[in-house]
Amino acid sequence: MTSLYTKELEVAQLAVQRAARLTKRVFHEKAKGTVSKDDKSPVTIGDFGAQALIIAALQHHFPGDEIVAEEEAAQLREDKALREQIWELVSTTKLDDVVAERFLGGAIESEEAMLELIDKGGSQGGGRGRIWAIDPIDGTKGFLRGGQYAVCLGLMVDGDVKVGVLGCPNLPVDDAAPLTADIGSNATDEGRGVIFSAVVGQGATSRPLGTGALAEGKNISMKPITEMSSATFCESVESGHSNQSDSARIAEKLNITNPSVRMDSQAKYGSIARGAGDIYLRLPTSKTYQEKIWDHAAGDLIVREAGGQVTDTTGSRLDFSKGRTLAANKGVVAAPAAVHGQVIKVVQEVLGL
Ligand SMILES: Nc1ncnc2c1ncn2[C@@H]1O[C@H](COP(=O)(O)O)[C@@H](OP(=O)(O)O)[C@H]1O
Ligand SMILES: [Mg+2]
Ligand SMILES: [Mg+2]
Ligand SMILES: [Mg+2]
Repeated sequence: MTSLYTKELEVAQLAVQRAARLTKRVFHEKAKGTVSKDDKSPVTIGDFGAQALIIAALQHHFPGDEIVAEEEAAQLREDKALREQIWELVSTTKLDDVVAERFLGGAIESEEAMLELIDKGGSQGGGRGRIWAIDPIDGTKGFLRGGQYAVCLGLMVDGDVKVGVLGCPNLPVDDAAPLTADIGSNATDEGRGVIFSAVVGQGATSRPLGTGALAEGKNISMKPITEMSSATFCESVESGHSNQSDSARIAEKLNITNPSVRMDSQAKYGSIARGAGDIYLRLPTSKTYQEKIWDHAAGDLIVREAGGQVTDTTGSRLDFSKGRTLAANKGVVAAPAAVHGQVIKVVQEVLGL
């Protein structure tokens, strides 16, 4: 029997690899073309450019699929200078393997076609049919700070994530490298850049993030926790995204003595999936915020396929069928399946749930 989603996985990984070439170019520039969105959060020319390149590849292979993507082109239609900067990047970023680049459909035709592609990500999502979720740069604040970020792509079918890919240009290639928050100032790309992938029922893998054809992948799995006291947990750098005083109280109650590792983006999901860390806590900072599906789709599947359990703070699975947000969930608790119940119990004690 041929495996399911083989083509989707290949397209997704190559599309992420190509988009990451673009984000890396922007990462190494001082001027990242940052503009403010309506909710005051930042977006850069890297976010827009990566979204255009990913959607171009998806449209080439799966023109009937819907797409939920974070960014939209409205601001670019009004700002010629910004639009031209993005077009310059998008029209010159290719995979350096001719076959792989042709497989993705090659270059986008024109600046106008680029804007139209960006706006193909406006689907309302939901629980029916094939829907891709794209976060072209997750952790934009980390990206601007010179920290961790991720290029994220997931395929949902009837509300369940079936394929997940995370490109993490600033994480170590080595799955066994210790978990650190900082990539170090003056760091080069040497030894860094990894793609995490998973297909439902087929396990999770990591492979070096390359520049052309895909590198060989290796199976990854979460580290079994033998002593909770020696576990490491990760959380957001941004205290506005996850409540860091609640997480400190949870860690204390679990007798965890290691300090939390703070890193931006879904790099947290990838890191625990390969056993570099153990637990990921994302604790609500407000009653009203709804998590976005593109911030979790790929990571949720990758961690579950690596032997983890991912729920919200009430212990329910993340429900991707509700639209563009995880409207039915609050926060995220990801841990090895064997200890997830123990972690949830303490999360609920501390949050008073
Ligand atoms: N109040 C809030 N609570 C939780 N997440 C938030 C938030 N405000 C913004 N975010 C999300 O947090 C993401 C980054 O996650 P992290 O904190 O793990 O790095 C952002 O993704 P983008 O950077 O793609 O916009 C954004 O969608
Ligand atoms: Mg954003
Ligand atoms: Mg995001
Ligand atoms: Mg983003």
